[in-house]
Amino acid sequence: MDARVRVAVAGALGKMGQETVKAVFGDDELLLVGIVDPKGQGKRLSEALAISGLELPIHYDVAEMIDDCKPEIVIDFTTPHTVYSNARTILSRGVTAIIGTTGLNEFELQQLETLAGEKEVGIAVIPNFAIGAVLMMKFAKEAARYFPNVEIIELHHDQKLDAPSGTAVKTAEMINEALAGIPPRAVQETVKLPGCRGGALEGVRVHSVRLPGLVAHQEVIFGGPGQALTIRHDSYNRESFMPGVLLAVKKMAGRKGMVYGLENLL
Ligand SMILES: NC(=O)C1=CN([C@@H]2O[C@H](COP(=O)(O)OP(=O)(O)OC[C@H]3O[C@@H](n4cnc5c(N)ncnc54)[C@H](OP(=O)(O)O)[C@@H]3O)[C@@H](O)[C@H]2O)C=CC1
Ligand SMILES: O=C(O)C1=N[C@H](C(=O)O)C[C@H](O)C1
Repeated sequence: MDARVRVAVAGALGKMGQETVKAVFGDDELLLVGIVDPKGQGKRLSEALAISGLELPIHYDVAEMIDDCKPEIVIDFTTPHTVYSNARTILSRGVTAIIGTTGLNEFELQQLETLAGEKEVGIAVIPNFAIGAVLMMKFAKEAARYFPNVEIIELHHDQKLDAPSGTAVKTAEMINEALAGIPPRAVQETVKLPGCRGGALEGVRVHSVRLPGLVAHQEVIFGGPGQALTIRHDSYNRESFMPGVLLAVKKMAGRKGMVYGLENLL
């Protein structure tokens, strides 16, 4: 009997999907069994990605792929518009979901947690798989205990569909957990350009930059009297996410319930 974990990738022809297909294919403990991406419909993976030895057909949708390929785990790197419905489909069929796609709101997360409970399967929602980014968030939470004044600048490539990034949202949530409320600044601000002070996630301001040439970057800047502390993480390419993706797949195999954030699997 083959002991490898049967893994499928949704969004396989996208930027993250392609990297994930290569990483799963190259891992001895995992068996790549299913591929979904609407734009590859009718093709085989070896034609679309020029990886020899990968003769899998590309499926049009997740439901059809699960029925045909019987994965134990589906990794989703699709779009903020499709991720919720994909995640529901995966869980409803009793399959574990690893969700890398960002843009799920709080209500959707709760609904997915409930569904995973009903179906007795696992779901991991991971805003950032880069180990350095996870450490950045943990260090920021620690620093917030001493520096309650903080703002986040997240910088991404110009193809990114959602703002703020999932990483910025998670960072702000972790900072807010450490703080009992951020003290308001004792100044009456005049904002002459709407939006120039960014958006506030419970008092933590987030500024989103989108430019060609960037991949995924974030600075968390803490200010105190006479000093500043900046915690910065840079992903220079999408290989940076792959050790975290493989770790999440292996840790979630056979596990039930929801995990939100890679720090909870390390
Ligand atoms: N958690 C993490 O560490 C990381 C998360 N991300 C997130 O991952 C997501 C994907 O990013 P990225 O790879 O850059 O995006 P891409 O746009 O490059 O890839 C998304 C792919 O999904 C395809 N797709 C669209 N709808 C479906 C569907 N219903 N089923 C299957 N595939 C579908 C798209 O096809 P088409 O182009 O035809 O729409 C496209 O090929 C984003 O939300 C991003 O924020 C990114 C990096 C790291
Ligand atoms: O879209 C991206 O590229 C990324 N998305 C994730 C996010 O929204 O935080 C993770 C990483 O920043 C790259």
